[in-house]
Amino acid sequence: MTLRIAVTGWTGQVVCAMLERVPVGVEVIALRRPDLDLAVPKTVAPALRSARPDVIVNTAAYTAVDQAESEPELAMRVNGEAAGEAARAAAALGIPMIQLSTDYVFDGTLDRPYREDDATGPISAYGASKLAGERAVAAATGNHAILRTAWIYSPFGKNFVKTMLRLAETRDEVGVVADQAGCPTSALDIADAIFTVARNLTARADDADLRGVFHMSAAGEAVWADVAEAIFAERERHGGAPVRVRRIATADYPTPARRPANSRLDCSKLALAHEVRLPEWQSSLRPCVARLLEDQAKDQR
Ligand SMILES: NC(=O)C1=CN([C@@H]2O[C@H](COP(=O)(O)OP(=O)(O)OC[C@H]3O[C@@H](n4cnc5c(N)ncnc54)[C@H](OP(=O)(O)O)[C@@H]3O)[C@@H](O)[C@H]2O)C=CC1
Ligand SMILES: Cc1cn([C@H]2C[C@H](O)[C@@H](COP(=O)(O)OP(=O)(O)O[C@H]3O[C@@H](C)C(=O)[C@@H](O)[C@H]3O)O2)c(=O)[nH]c1=O
Repeated sequence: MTLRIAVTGWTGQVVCAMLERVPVGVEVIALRRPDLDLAVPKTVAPALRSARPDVIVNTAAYTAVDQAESEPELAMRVNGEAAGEAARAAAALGIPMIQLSTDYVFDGTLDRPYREDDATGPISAYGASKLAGERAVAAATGNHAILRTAWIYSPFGKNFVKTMLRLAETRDEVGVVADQAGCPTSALDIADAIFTVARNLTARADDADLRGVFHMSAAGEAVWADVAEAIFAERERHGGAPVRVRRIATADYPTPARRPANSRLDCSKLALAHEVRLPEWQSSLRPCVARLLEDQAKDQR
């Protein structure tokens, strides 16, 4: 029987990756504005119901981290309140809900990778709104998996990899922070993992170990400057001119929102419960850079 997954979002990285990776036996129904507008939470339940889903995946979010500092109410409505609406719709339909969340729910002061039960303490409006979303989902239904991931990149939407490739077009040196640690995670790997989690949740409806909060980032760790270096190295391998990374401190790259110094996530709970382990970050980053460069070359032809 086909598993119908209703996903919020349309041009987002994770939703595009899910649409590209749909496995056999799964149908993905992507919902977008104006039918489903997270800024208008009363649109959420009717749009989700009309998709007649077996699972709901809430990937859509207000993700402009810096802009959220000047629009905290909108971020809270989209990421907090509307996530709760989606979870209430899942509860009413008697189906599982998968909620995407973020490393930015932590303050980043811990000196080891964060585990699921470590204290949260967001230091940005975006992080606070995503934490509100987690809480709203958990309050609405026990039948949920909240997947906290980090530093998403992909061939789609906006992300750090695309930004670095764009800067490389006009610069031979880029200053990148070297004191924020985490792990760049491919949206395509996330999509594959979501399908596994969705199948597990529907197949084992009474298994409490599959439910709750899970950390889900790529294996390994890096600082943003390492990621930039890996991107430029791959670009050079494809014939691009060398670009040097100047390793700078966060204080030298002022932004409206504060970001955690430590975004590393311990993903062992997900491996144990769902048998999901994401690949090493370098092995997924390389093909993504190559694909973006090919796309760039096609556009220039
Ligand atoms: N990007 C990252 O680095 C990280 C993201 N996350 C979380 O993972 C999830 C997926 O992120 P990602 O794919 O990168 O997100 P993107 O920023 O790529 O996409 C956001 C999506 O949200 C949709 N959206 C925004 N506002 C609304 C709204 N009011 N109503 C309906 N849809 C809306 C957009 O819709 P449209 O297509 O119509 O524009 C888009 O599809 C999010 O929940 C995010 O918080 C977690 C960790 C890291
Ligand atoms: C463009 C640029 C960024 N940076 C720094 C700023 C910041 O600390 C870091 C990453 O910048 P970005 O603005 O791409 O990343 P940011 O928007 O903070 O990314 C976050 O998005 C949300 C949605 C999440 O949930 C997080 O997991 C995380 O991925 O790199 C530089 O040091 N030099 C540069 O040239």
